[in-house]
Amino acid sequence: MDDTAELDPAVRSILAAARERAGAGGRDGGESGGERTEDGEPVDSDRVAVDPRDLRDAFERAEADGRVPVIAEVKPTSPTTEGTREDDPVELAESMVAGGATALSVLTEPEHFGGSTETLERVRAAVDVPVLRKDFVVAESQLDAVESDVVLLIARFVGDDLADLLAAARDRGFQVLVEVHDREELAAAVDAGATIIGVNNRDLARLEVDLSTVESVAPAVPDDATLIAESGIASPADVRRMRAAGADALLVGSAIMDGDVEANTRELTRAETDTHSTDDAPETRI
Ligand SMILES: O=C(O)c1ccccc1NCC(=O)[C@H](O)[C@H](O)COP(=O)(O)O
Repeated sequence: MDDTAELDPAVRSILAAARERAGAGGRDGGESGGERTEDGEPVDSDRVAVDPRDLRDAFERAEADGRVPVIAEVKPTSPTTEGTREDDPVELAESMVAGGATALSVLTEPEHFGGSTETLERVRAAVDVPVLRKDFVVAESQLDAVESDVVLLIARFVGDDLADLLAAARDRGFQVLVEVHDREELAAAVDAGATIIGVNNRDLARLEVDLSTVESVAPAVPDDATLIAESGIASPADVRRMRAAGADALLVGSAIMDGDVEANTRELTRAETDTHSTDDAPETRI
């Protein structure tokens, strides 16, 4: 898509970097990308083939266990976060799982989020829950950068390529989370065949967060799709609000990364069972 002029400068920069990585073979850090055909496509040996951990099954197990299905995000930094969390990502990931996280999201975007494909590999090897690769995939070649259980496609950024990228990702065995921000993008996602749909409360044009985004888009999500509410969820009250709007699961980064990761995760995953849980945002607790 070429609507980058409307975007926040940080997001423009993220997209430019993603396109550059895709042009360099889709490998993290702009490596050569391995052996390629004359047309520049990766040879078959470079194509990943994933045997994924099932995301929906994991959500069902969490529900049966009395936990709100939460995808906890290993997010060392971001354009809207101050500073960088330097802890070992594997330790953070293990703390999230200990706190009840149903799945993990791992940033692999290196320049703006402090992520890497190596981090994802290490985290996925250390846990037994499904792991989402969180990156800005705009070209098929990027899908071969690393194995994960789920990959993200952002409807706004892939535009007319959505159906092809969705098929290319599924061909490799990935489950695909298609992210939308409004009903128009949702219609495009459904037309393209998306079955796991994330509604991002963060407007990627201006980086503002508004939880009413999920409330306004969720009623149009097909009943048989899995709906994930993303971004800006900071307290048990926010969790309950997103669940009341119809979210099957939640994707939470900043509020979990800020402070005691295990305790923060536990508070959100127990938001529907812990009647005594505070409704304060985790960062306001002592
Ligand atoms: O989080 C950012 O600052 C950001 C900036 C530019 C583009 C995307 C960004 N975030 C992507 C995400 O979707 C979030 O990391 C994810 O939904 C978790 O959000 P949160 O719980 O608000 O950290």
